[in-house]
Amino acid sequence: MLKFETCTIDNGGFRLAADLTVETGKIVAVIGPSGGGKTTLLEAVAGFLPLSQGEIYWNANPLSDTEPGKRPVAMLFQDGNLFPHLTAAQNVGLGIDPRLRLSNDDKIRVDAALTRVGLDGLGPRKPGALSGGQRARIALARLMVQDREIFLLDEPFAALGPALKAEMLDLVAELARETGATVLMVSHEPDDARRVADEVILVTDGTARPPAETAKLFADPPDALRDYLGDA
Ligand SMILES: Nc1ncnc2c1ncn2[C@@H]1O[C@H](COP(=O)(O)OP(=O)(O)OP(=O)(O)O)[C@@H](O)[C@H]1O
Repeated sequence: MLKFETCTIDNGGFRLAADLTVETGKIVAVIGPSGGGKTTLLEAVAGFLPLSQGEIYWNANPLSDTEPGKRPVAMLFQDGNLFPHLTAAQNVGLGIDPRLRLSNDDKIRVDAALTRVGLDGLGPRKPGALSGGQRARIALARLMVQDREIFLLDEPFAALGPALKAEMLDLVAELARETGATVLMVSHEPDDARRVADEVILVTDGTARPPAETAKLFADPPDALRDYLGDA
C-alpha cells in the first residue's frame, strides 16, 4: 500500500496536507479545483517535492530514503513527453534505459509492449507520423516497460477527444489490472473518475482527503465535492 503519514508537502509557498492510504492495485482518481494541489500530491510520491513533515511509505519502506529515479514509480504527463526525433520503439526504449543501450531482450520487451498497446509493426515510425491516439499508446507502452509498481498519471489524455480519451482510460485500467500496478491519476473530469477509478482522492483547501469509493462518493457528494462539481 501507499501510505501518506501525516504529510505536509511543500510546493513553493503552497502546502498540502495528506494523511491517507491507497491500497495496492487500486486505480485512484485525484480530482479537485485548479491549483488545489493535485500535481503536488503526485510530485511528492515521485520525489520531486520535499515533505516538511511526515513520510510517504510504499509498503513498509519510507520513500524519502529513495532518490526519485529509484522509486517504484512511473509517470505520464499530458504531452506524453515523446521525443519527435526518435522512433516509437526508441521512445518506448527510453523507459528501460535513458541512453538507449538496449539488449536483445530489452528490444523484445519493447516490441511486446508496442503490440500490447495496439501498435504492432509501428515501432520504426516517428511520433510525427502517428495519430494523437497512437502517440498516447506509445507513452503507455513506455510506462509498461518501466516495470514499476506505481503509475502516476497527470491528465495524460487531456488533449484527446472524448471517444479516444475513453479508449485510453480503458487501456490504462486494463494495463494496471494486468500488472497489478497502483494508479494515481489526476483528472479535471469527474467522468474520467467514474469510468475507471475504484476510488477518488478529493484535493481541496490544502488537503488531500482519504480515498472514497467512486460510486458512493458521487452518489452522495460531500460539500467540498458538491462545490467542485458545481464549478466543473
Ligand atoms: N514552483 C512553485 N512555487 C510556488 N507555488 C507553486 C509552485 N508550483 C505550484 N505552486 C502552487 O501550488 C498550488 C498547487 O499547485 P498544483 O499544480 O499542485 O495544483 P493542481 O491541483 O494540480 O492544479 P491544476 O488542476 O490547475 O493543474 C497552486 O496554488 C500553485 O500556484
